[in-house]
Amino acid sequence: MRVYELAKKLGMENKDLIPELKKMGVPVASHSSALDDDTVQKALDKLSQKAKGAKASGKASGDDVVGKTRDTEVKHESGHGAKASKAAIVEEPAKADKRRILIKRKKDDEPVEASALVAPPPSEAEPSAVAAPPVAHPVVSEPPPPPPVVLPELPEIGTILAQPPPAPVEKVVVKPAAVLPGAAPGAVLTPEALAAKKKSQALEAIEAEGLKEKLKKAKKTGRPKEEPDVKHREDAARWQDLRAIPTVPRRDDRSRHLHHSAPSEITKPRRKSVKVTLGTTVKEFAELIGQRPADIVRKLMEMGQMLTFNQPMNMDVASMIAEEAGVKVEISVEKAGDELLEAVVQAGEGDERLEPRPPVVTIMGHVDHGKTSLLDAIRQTKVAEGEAGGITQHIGAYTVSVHGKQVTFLDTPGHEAFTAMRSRGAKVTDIVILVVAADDGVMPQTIEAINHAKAAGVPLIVAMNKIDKPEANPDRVRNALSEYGLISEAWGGDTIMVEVSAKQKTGLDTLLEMILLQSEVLELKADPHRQAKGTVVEAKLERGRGPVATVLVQNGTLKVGDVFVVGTFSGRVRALLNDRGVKTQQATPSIPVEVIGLPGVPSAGDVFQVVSDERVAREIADERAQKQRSADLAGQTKVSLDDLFARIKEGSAKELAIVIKADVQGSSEALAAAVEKLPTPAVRIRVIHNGVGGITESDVLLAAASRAIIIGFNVRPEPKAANLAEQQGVDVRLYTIIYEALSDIKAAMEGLLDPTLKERSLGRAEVRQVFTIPKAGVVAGSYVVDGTISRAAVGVRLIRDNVVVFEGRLGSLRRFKDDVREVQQGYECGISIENFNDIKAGDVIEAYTIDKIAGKL
Ligand SMILES: Nc1nc2c(ncn2[C@@H]2O[C@H](COP(=O)(O)OP(=O)(O)OP(=O)(O)O)[C@@H](O)[C@H]2O)c(=O)[nH]1
Repeated sequence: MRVYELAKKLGMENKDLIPELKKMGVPVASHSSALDDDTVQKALDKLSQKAKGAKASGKASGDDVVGKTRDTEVKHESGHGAKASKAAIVEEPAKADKRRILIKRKKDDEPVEASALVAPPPSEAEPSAVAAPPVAHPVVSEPPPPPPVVLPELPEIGTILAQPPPAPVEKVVVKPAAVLPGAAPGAVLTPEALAAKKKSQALEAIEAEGLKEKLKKAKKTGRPKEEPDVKHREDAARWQDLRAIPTVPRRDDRSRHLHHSAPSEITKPRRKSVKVTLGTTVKEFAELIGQRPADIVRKLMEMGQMLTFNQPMNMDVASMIAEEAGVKVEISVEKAGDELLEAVVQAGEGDERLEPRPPVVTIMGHVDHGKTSLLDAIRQTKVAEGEAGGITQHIGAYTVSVHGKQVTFLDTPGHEAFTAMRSRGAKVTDIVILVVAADDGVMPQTIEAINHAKAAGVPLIVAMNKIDKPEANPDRVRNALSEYGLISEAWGGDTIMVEVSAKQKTGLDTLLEMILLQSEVLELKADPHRQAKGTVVEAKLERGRGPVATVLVQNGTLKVGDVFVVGTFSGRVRALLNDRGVKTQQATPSIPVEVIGLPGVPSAGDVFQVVSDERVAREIADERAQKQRSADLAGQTKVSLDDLFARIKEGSAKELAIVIKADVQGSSEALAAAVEKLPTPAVRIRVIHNGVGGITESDVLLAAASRAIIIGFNVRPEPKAANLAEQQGVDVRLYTIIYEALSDIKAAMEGLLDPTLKERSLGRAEVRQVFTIPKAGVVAGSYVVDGTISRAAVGVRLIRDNVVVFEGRLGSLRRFKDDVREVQQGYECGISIENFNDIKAGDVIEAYTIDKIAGKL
């Protein structure tokens, strides 16, 4: 047993007990010195006698139910003259409350001891506590305390002060639900009682605050300095326990207080142990351990740390300060990685001072419609204009100046790059320029681009390119675009359409002016005064320079020397180069810069965030790396028909986004229309894209970015797309009957989707040559490109240009002249399909099986 435990048992203060023990010849150094059983027994015999002798009165009612331990405690109460007088001003009901608090705390602290004690029947409840009118005293206005049951130790103020560990004051409030049967009628919280309770709480805080200050002063003068550890613990305990002591004796005083004093700054109660998360700010930390933020700042200063209220605490320092205050700190990893980043960033943010920023533009359009030519034309005319040496450096984005205003172009044309970025959560583009060749018109990728831009909610400006060509027909383009909801301003719509020629460099100024006009409408703003946040638009490993990343600053100002986190890396900016390869000291919002000083190559779309603390940056990056390793990242965005119902129920799914791909236009449109018409009260169905042909990587990216599922009708995913879907957790559903697709969606919404049967592809073979063999029919000389082609396959399908041409059973499978059971990837074989001869070189034969999956309970 330790000295402080014995002191507790005896109801004495450590400082009183230690000399007593020394007198008995027991060598004790501090309150935490260990005592053997003999000594404990001796001390108990001697000192409890002494305590008994010294104390005869002042015991609280309800003693009859209290055991020996409490006896000693109670008797000890009045053993301290000064403290006894203090106790005298405490009204009886208040005592009851305090006792209740202490009981509960005891329970929390020492569950074993507490549980060993027997609760008396409710009728034995302490009369004073029961009889107390609910509004007579603030504390009594709370639900009535349980009878004075578990009272192993009931120290009076003096004893309380010596309690080493602080008590969780708020925790001890007994909720109405906990009221024991037979408790006082005042237990029911009437509105008045409730008001009184509130008052009492505020008052308690005020009183505790006042007392705390007094105690602090007293402590400064009266305390010997040689026991810092004990002192801190006792102080903490004192502060805390005083909060629990109702010291307002008279109603009048109380109301005066309430009218004139504001509640204390301390909003949260002290607890024995607190959970501190990485990134917890000074203010939050102060609240957690129940101290004033200013006091924490002062302590930090003493420790050589200059922090403001909103800056994150260093965890080691936090532990030290908390320990001083007698609070144990548990460093929680709850806020880690991105949550921590968010907390740190938020903590560092002051008032927003928004200023206009340049627009960021991405160019999209069908193949060969002139995206690259347009980007080059703008760069050449605008960037090269004022530059003697022309463009010296090519980075993933560039900025041009138009009438003194800047426009930033991302140098990765095409909607795939755009959506790939978006699927990583990066929203970089403000305006999309849709390039449509005026001679060619609206093409499949034009439509894809429109849908990708729409899904991202980014406004479009149409650049009708190749206007110089004699066969150019802009009206035809306008007409075609109007079918997709893009109606030209000239025709009364709201889509800006500009005729340009990238080749002859005409119309470029108008296009740029329109971009500026659109950006004005969008009121693009950012705050250049804060720590920078941007997105990586391109990253590579360069010989001699190491990893370099083109970062588009989106908010704040990025400066040389800044500490950052990007993807799974953290570091410090060693140098910044602008889009012309010139060294620069800083980059403001919407300005792309090349960053040097990265420890590795991040991915395009990664967020680049500046943080103030290098250690926090490292922690965040490490956490992310770990997360990535455990592949959590992929699972996060997953949306599937299987768990749709569960999501609807938990309220996280309000909308089901669908990408439809079909073998023919008619089917894709029919399916889209039918799906959108499904009666679905719980969620809204939105077809974000429907098109013709196999499922491509672009489709999967779009689905991943929009948390959509993909429905393929008579089509298959390209192998790369299938892998990507697997990686990204995109649910790809393949059907050959429209009705089945519809009924699956319906069933999924009602939670009735049968998840027991699932198709699994076994392998794919590419048809290299086709032979017609008498009797055997058509045999496809094939090469297995992935997986295995096996006789065990339930079925095979013939795919031509990612469209399912035929579905049936495997006829024969041979290597050379022998029938074989299976052929693995990388081998050639001869395959025939039952009842099907229309096989052509270039076709793909896919073998699949159906897995039975155990139904979820
Ligand atoms: N006559 C004429 N030809 C143009 C114009 N713009 C581009 N072209 C031509 O169109 C072809 C395709 O241009 P690109 O800029 O490569 O088109 P893209 O959209 O970037 O093509 P991908 O990168 O393959 O998607 C090139 O041969 C260009 O010379 C134009 O305004 N007028």
